Amino acid sequence: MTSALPLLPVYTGDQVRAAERPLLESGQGPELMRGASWGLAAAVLNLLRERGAVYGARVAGLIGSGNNGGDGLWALTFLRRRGVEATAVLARGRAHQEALQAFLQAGGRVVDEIPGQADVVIDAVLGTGFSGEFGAPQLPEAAVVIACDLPSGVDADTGEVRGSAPAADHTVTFGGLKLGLLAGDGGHLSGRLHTVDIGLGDHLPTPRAQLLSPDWDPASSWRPPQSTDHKYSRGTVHVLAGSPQYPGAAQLTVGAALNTGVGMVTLEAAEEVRHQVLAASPEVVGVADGAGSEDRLEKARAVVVGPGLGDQAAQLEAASATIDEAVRRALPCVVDASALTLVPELTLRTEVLLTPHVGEARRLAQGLGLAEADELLSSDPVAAAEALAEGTGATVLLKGATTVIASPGAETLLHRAQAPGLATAGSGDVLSGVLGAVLATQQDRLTVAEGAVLAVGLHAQAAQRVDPNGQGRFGASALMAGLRA
Ligand SMILES: NC(=O)C1=CN([C@@H]2O[C@H](COP(=O)(O)OP(=O)(O)OC[C@H]3O[C@@H](n4cnc5c(N)ncnc54)[C@H](OP(=O)(O)O)[C@@H]3O)[C@@H](O)[C@H]2O)[C@@H](O)CC1
Ligand SMILES: Nc1ncnc2c1ncn2[C@@H]1O[C@H](COP(=O)(O)OP(=O)(O)O)[C@@H](O)[C@H]1O
Repeated sequence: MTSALPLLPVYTGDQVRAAERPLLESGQGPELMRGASWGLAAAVLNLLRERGAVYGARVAGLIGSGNNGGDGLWALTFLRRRGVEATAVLARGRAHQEALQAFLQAGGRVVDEIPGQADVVIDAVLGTGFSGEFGAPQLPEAAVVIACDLPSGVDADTGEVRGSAPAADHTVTFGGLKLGLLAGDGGHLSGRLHTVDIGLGDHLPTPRAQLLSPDWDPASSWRPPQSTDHKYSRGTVHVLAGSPQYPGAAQLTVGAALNTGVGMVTLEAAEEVRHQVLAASPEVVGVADGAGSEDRLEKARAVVVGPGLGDQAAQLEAASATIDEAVRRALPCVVDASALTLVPELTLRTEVLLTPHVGEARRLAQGLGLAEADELLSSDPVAAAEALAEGTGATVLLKGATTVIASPGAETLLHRAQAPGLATAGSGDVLSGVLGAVLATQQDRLTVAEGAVLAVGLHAQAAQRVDPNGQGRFGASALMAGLRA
């Protein structure tokens, strides 16, 4: 099925290397390297133009002994021909022969250390051929760091850093986006991503995952209400959230659902929680918790269970009954926070969306006896989310700076938020509300996983709206309010 969302293919390093192989075998290696290194040089030129003059700018390269270093040296050669002062440190004392020769002929200089006054440093020690461990050198603080293909020390397949890796402000990657630039620590170190097409075309296989395009406005995909709509046709979200200990979580979840845009929100919670929430949001329809009546989901198009529920047995029992009922009705059902502890006892299906952060995912894996998923959470979060999805039969949304959405038998979807201010208490409760609203109103045209990635995009967009300079000076209430365009 073609998705209604703009998704970019993401490959492992091995997939890109395999796609290059037939071209290398037919003698096109130099063309590939020229395409890659020219793309890298063009990105550096753009950056230098933004900062001032190209002529006389100082660009230094940290150069490895393989083709990644060759790309770096050719890029420095092109830059040198534009009047850039180009220097190179040979990390292993040797380098790609032709590239080194061209660099020296163009007037580039090999030096022992990256000059302290460098404007730009190109990290071209290691790319997809990385093995073993890497020790990242100290780079001048004022320099803009541009990684060639991927930051050295990052595993292109998983994002795992073995040893240490220099943080890049930008990464210029070749042939296709690599998973290691998005997942795990690689996602924190790769900076802004630029992909250079080096003509791998049909040689590229089915991608390992799909990334929601960072250049796209998620609000543009929101289907607004029509004049023919009434409140039930727009979609009702049933929320079971909050407890006397955490009433605020219920408020954040229902407020986020309302601000995202739904026909109705019903809240199943303890009486005092309902009173507090209704005082702030009188449009919410309260339902006594643990009512046990099967018709409370009669009008629901999506269900959200868990935010702020706490660990009281009665509330967890009500949560379990609601999830069971949602599963029976094949309703999309978001399961968050302490409701995740119920999962080992439940029979789930792909319409159920489990939304753990890494700590909750770890506990979930342990509770299910999925030792491999538990282990993968440290080294390969994408594979970990996929193992949890396979192990539960549910769709899994693993939260983080890069969110991973894995669903049994479907493509894994990724979203990378450039909004670290989202790391604030209650922001997950807000996400649950957005998820509920999107799944209730957009389900005719999006799968649960696609709806989930759209919701994550809207959540991150709200953060950017309330905090455009990324200062992190906002709480979850402001985020909830920021959902309204
Ligand atoms: N293939 C192509 O046609 C195209 C590839 N392209 C580019 O090539 C890159 C892949 O190049 P690659 O295969 O040469 O591997 P690469 O990342 O340079 O690393 C291997 C080198 O590093 C060394 N080394 C290894 N581990 C190390 C460590 N821990 N610490 C230190 N050194 C270590 C290892 O040395 P050795 O251990 O073998 O002595 C070897 O020399 C790819 O990312 C892209 O940039 C583009 O030009 C497009 C066309
Ligand atoms: N460093 C980060 N960058 C971007 N988004 C983040 C970061 N850390 C957390 N988030 C997002 O913030 C939300 C936090 O959710 P969660 O941990 O459940 O919070 P809480 O339980 O306090 O409500 C998730 O959507 C997560 O993806």
